[in-house]
Amino acid sequence: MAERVNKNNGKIPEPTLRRLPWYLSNAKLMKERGERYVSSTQISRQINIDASQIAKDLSYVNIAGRTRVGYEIDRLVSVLEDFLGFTNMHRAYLFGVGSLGGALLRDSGLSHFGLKIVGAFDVNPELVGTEINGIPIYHTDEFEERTEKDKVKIGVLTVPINIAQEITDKMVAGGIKAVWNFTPFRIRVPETIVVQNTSLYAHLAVMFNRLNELVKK
Ligand SMILES: NC(=O)c1ccc[n+]([C@@H]2O[C@H](COP(=O)([O-])OP(=O)(O)OC[C@H]3O[C@@H](n4cnc5c(N)ncnc54)[C@H](O)[C@@H]3O)[C@@H](O)[C@H]2O)c1
Repeated sequence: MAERVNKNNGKIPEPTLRRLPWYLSNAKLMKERGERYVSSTQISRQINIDASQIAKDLSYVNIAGRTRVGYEIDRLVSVLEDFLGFTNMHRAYLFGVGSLGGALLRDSGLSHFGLKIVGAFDVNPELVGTEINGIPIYHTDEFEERTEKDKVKIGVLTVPINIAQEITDKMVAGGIKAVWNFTPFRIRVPETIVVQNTSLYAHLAVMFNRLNELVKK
């Protein structure tokens, strides 16, 4: 029996979307090891997710596996990269070049996942006019003028919490359609704007909690 193909064109569940990059990384690793095919059972052993869940998740990307051999790795990699949007570069601006913003500008890994930060904005005179990793830093007041030329659709928000909403409003007014929000502030945006909140600390809290449970045993 071939692995399941999902005929449902509905919205892909968020947990599935979060797992797909794991399958991609795993398929790439298998490819590096010289494998040509990978089954959901093999992926399952590597990343400890149920094989039936993997097959179900992969059914959303419309790739069919072959009986016993599984998925052709080259095709799996290209289908997943395409599906996840990692093959087209999404250009982004970043606001707030502090310790976190600066680290994100230095992270060359983002471009492997389809995000290219093409410009950053700050108000600190020591930063404005400089660049990090080849990315120019402009004064926040220059945003309106720049965005008209660059037509960037994604904004990364790493400013102090007290100005998170103000900067978000500015981005949205300037044509930004998606905000990757690292501030702990629950920013408000019109319905047509995508917001992704990300917190390293939320993961830390989960880790501490699990660690405490283990230590108690
Ligand atoms: N999501 C996470 O896991 C995570 C991790 C660390 C920090 N944060 C959050 O990220 C934000 C930044 O943290 P940080 O530690 O990098 O702070 P930081 O103080 O080092 O950096 C803030 C930067 O914003 C700049 N800034 C101030 N006003 C600005 C404006 N009007 N326009 C553009 N830039 C402006 C400052 O000059 C500074 O360079 C905070 O909201 C913090 O809570 C989140």
